[in-house]
Amino acid sequence: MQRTAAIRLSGILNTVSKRPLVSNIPTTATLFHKKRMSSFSVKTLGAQEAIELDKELMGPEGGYSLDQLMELAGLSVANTVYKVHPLSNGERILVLCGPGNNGGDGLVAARHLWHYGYKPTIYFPKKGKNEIFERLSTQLRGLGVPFTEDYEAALKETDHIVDAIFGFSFTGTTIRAPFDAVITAMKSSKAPTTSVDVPSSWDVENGPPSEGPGKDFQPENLISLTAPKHLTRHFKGRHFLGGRFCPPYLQEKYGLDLKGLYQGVDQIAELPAAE
Ligand SMILES: NC(=O)C1=CN([C@@H]2O[C@H](COP(=O)(O)OP(=O)(O)OC[C@H]3O[C@@H](n4cnc5c(N)ncnc54)[C@H](O)[C@@H]3O)[C@@H](O)[C@H]2O)[C@@H](O)CC1
Ligand SMILES: [K+]
Repeated sequence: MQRTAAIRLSGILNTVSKRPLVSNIPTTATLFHKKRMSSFSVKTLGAQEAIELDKELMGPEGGYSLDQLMELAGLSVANTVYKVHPLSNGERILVLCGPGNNGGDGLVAARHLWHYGYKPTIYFPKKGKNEIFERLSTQLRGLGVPFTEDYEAALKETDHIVDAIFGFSFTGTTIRAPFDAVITAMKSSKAPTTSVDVPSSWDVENGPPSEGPGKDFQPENLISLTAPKHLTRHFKGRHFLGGRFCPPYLQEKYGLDLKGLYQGVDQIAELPAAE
C-alpha cells in the first residue's frame, strides 16, 4: 500500500469554527484563496522522510540551527494550546518532556505559555545530550517555572497536558522506563492533552499501538510539525499544522504543497480530520 496518504482540506472553511479563514468581502484575492483551500491537500510523511527533512533543514543548504527550528516548533505548540485551551479554561499546564527534541519543543512551548499568562509545570526526567536543553531549562528557571519529579501528583493538579515525550524518532513497541509509567498515567488523566508532533507511544507510520501503555491513547489535540506524519490517519481529535519554515524547494522535494495554508501572521493552521 502506498504510504503517502494525503489529508484533504476540502471543507476546511466549515471545520475552522473559531475564525473564518477569509474575510466576508469577496475580493478577487479571497475568492482565489477560497478556491485554493477547497482543493488543498497535505501529504503525510513516513518516519524516515521526517528525519531526512529535519536533517536537510539543518544541513548546508537549509541553513537552520536546531535552536531556530525548536523555537518555531515550540511557538506553534504554545499557539495551539492557546487556541484549544484558552486561559479561561484554567491556567495550569503540565508539560511532559522526553529526552529528545520533542521534549525541547515542550520546554520552548512552556516558556511562551508562561509569557501568555499560563502557569506551566515541567516534568523532564532525562535531559537530552545537547546543551540546548540546559539553556532552555535555565530560561524556565529564570521565570520561576517549577520542575516536578512527581508527575502523578502533577497530573491530578493540571488543567491541560502537553505531551512532548516522543516525536518522530520513537521506535519499537516497548517503552523504556520511566516513560512507560508516565504514558499510562497521562492516558488516564482527566485533563485534555495536546500532543506535540506525534501522540507519544504511537508508531510514526502505523499509529496507535494495539497493546502496552499507549493502547487506546487518543489525545484531544495534535500539532504536527512541518508536515503531518502517516499516523495522523488514525487521529480523531483537533489537528493543527505548525512549523512555518519549510522553504519551497524542500516542499517540492518532499511532495508538500503548503502555499496558502497559513494565514496572515498565524504560526499554525487547523486541518480537518483525515478521511
Ligand atoms: N523538522 C521539524 O519539524 C522539527 C522537529 N522538531 C522536533 O524533534 C522531534 C524529533 O526529535 P528527536 O529526533 O530528537 O527524537 P524524539 O524527541 O522523537 O525522541 C527520541 C528519544 O526518544 C528515545 N526513544 C525512542 N524510542 C523509545 C522507546 N521505545 N522507549 C523509550 N525511549 C525511546 C530515544 O532514545 C531518544 O532519546 C520531532 O518530533 C519534533 O517534535 C523540532 O525540535 C525542530 C523542528
Ligand atoms: K509527543
